[in-house]
Amino acid sequence: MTRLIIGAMVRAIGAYPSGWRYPGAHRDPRGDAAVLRRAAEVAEAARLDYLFFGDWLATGHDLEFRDPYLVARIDPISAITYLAGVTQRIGLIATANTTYADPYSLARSTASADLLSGGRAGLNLVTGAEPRAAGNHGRDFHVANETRYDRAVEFELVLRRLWDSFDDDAIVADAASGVYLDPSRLHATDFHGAHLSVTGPLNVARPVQGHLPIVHAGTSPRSRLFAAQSADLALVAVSGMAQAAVIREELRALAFESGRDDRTLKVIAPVLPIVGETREHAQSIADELSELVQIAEDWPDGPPEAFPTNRSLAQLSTLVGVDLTGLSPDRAVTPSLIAGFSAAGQELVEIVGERTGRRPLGERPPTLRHLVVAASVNASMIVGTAEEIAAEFEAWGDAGAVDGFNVLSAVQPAQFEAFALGVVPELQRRGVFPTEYEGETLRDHLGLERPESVHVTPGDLVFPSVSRRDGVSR
Ligand SMILES: Cc1cc2nc3c(=O)[nH]c(=O)nc-3n(C[C@H](O)[C@H](O)[C@H](O)COP(=O)(O)O)c2cc1C
Repeated sequence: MTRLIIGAMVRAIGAYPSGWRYPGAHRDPRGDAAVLRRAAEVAEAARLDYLFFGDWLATGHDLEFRDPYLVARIDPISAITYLAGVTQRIGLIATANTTYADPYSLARSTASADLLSGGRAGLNLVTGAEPRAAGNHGRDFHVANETRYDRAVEFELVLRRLWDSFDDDAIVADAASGVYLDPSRLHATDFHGAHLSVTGPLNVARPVQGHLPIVHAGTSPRSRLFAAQSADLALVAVSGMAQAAVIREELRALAFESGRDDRTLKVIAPVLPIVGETREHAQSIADELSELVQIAEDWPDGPPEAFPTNRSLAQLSTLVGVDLTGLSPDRAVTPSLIAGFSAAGQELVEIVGERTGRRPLGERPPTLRHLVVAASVNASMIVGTAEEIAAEFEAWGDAGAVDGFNVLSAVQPAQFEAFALGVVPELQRRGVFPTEYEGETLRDHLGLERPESVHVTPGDLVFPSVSRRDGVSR
């Protein structure tokens, strides 16, 4: 039996494109503080391992038609620092972009978050896929994948050196002798690479966890290598259990080849459950959410040129191999219409059937809109009761496909709470998820050791010896 790692990927206005439109949903980011706090309290009461906050370094009107949660949201380090003060046990993971972040500032804010939370902070390092981030950070263009990862590799090394600036016992704080700091235990960073140059040391004490657990989320071959060599958790995008198993195997093999214990790399899949009291109830929620998604045909004059969208009948036509442009999105998908569909098109009709209960031969056939939406929502969705969703999680774990899940919630707070209060107890009943927090830190929750300082050899003193007023030479 596998002990799963379960975290929640928090998107305050919901992770489904139309989640914010669902009745009762949170939709105004000016109220995010209360929503995040409530989510943290509910998640902690359910004993989730961590809350996870993604990031995106630009905004624009187009994002409304792609991923509305990206339009306006709280900076992730601010979010975890805020939540550190209103929670006691749950881990708190923030995303940062190594292409644009400044390593000294990031080491400082994350070490601070770890100290403020008593060792519950984690850091998701991404290299970013949004070209507009360049203009927001004084760069001429978004550099290529290889260069981004070359910098990410340096970034991770620098972060660890900065976090290790102070040995654990560097601050002596001996009131009797007046000695505050043992300078032999404060280390220069002195990193000078092709992309980064940092003198150090960091002006924050060593994090409670030594190094914050590092997550990496990405898809490219370089991303896989980076995760295998540098991350504790690899967050992967998968279409289902079989693909997850292949990717986990590949990542663990790469980790082993890199000379590390491959069991220390945990592979986590994002998943979007739709939880209902019955299967039909869950399908009706998924159905309503599908109907609320805006697609290109909903614009009176078509989508603005500048807004590339994969939510259109044109895109669907390419996928299914039949020209559907010009038809109404609300046109029923009948057996005669799908007769000429490609295998991928037929599969899409099946997926819509599983998610929404709508079948071409049923009383309520799906519409073209349902197909457009299913083709464009790339999260792995599981629609069903708490028992069904927990059984699916357990099956993924038992098959060795994942070490755990990052759970997305379509609607805040309703679906988030349906998961925490319904699915989590069911996972606990099945024995695949603990009922109590045992350790104190996020590393404890993830089963990760606390690392030694990278400064294994003494002698790289930062400051020259000074004679103290009390005559003690150090
Ligand atoms: C599950 C998952 C979550 C991700 N979350 C973020 C995020 O919050 N912010 C971000 O800038 N990029 C995020 N990414 C994007 C990756 O960092 C990456 O930049 C993108 O996938 C481009 O591919 P590559 O970096 O693998 O080459 C995520 C990727 C995956 C697979």
